[in-house]
Amino acid sequence: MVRTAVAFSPGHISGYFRRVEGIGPEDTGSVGAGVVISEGVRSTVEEARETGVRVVRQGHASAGSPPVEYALERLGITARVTTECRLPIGAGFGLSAAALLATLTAINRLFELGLSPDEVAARAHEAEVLHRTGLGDVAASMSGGIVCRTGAGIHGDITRIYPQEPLYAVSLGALPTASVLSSPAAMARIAAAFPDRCPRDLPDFCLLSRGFAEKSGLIAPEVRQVLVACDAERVPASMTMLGNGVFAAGDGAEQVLSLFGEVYRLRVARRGAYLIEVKP
Ligand SMILES: Nc1ncnc2c1ncn2[C@@H]1O[C@H](COP(=O)(O)OP(=O)(O)OP(=O)(O)O)[C@@H](O)[C@H]1O
Ligand SMILES: CC(C)(CO)[C@@H](O)C(=O)[O-]
Repeated sequence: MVRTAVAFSPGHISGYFRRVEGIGPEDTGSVGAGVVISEGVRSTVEEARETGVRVVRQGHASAGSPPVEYALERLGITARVTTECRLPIGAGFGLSAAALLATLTAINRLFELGLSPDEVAARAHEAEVLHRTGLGDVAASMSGGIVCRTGAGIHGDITRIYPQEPLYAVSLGALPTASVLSSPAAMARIAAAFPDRCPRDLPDFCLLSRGFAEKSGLIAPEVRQVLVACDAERVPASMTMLGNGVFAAGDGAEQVLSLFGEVYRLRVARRGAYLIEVKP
């Protein structure tokens, strides 16, 4: 009987960010604000002679995940990994970080590595930074809330607030994170657009994020169309970083976003990654 472990990690919608260059990956990352969301990635791991990662989204499977494979190799572990998610990958929902946190949480238990949650997060963060799949998502998804990160890395200063109201999002297509993080011009615009304070609540988060998105030059025409419709209905909204998508809050948000595609109704997560079960 093959032993398996299953874990879950929430995703993260980043509203605004600025890269922070450290000496190594542990103190490299970003400052900024985002929402840790109720949806994320469920990862099932089992012992295997060779590592293989199967990525399943709404019943469609693909093979391979460089950041996850890297993280296992760094641990000297081989395993069969299956990750499952509903939200679209590469669309600004922080699913690479969630996949890493969920997988490493399950691996830690299955192989009885004895890593602390911080050590699990440090491994996930390292893989994200080195693969340019994220900067601050792992730190954010270590717990829940609307997060404001004022320091880089998983030990950077972070504040969290936990509003009850839902957040809505629609995706208009992927925007590979690495393509933006690898562009000096884009990163210079992003740094110049960075707001200098933390959000007070969910509407304020949308407002600060929108100002950042407008100044960053990242808004694609199809995203602009959705934001204009939200403005017409006085719905606070901004662009999911980094993805061609829009998040919005408040009355009318779900209705206006439904004009542009499938609307994801999301809650602010109350916790970070956690183990679901170990069998047998
Ligand atoms: N659910 C998943 N399971 C396994 N690997 C994943 C998953 N989601 C993303 N990845 C890995 O991370 C890589 C980069 O993903 P990317 O960062 O573009 O998506 P994202 O994290 O959803 O978006 P963002 O970082 O902008 O929020 C993917 O090419 C894949 O290798
Ligand atoms: C770079 C980023 C927007 C990618 O999701 C996120 O990791 C962040 O906010 O640092």
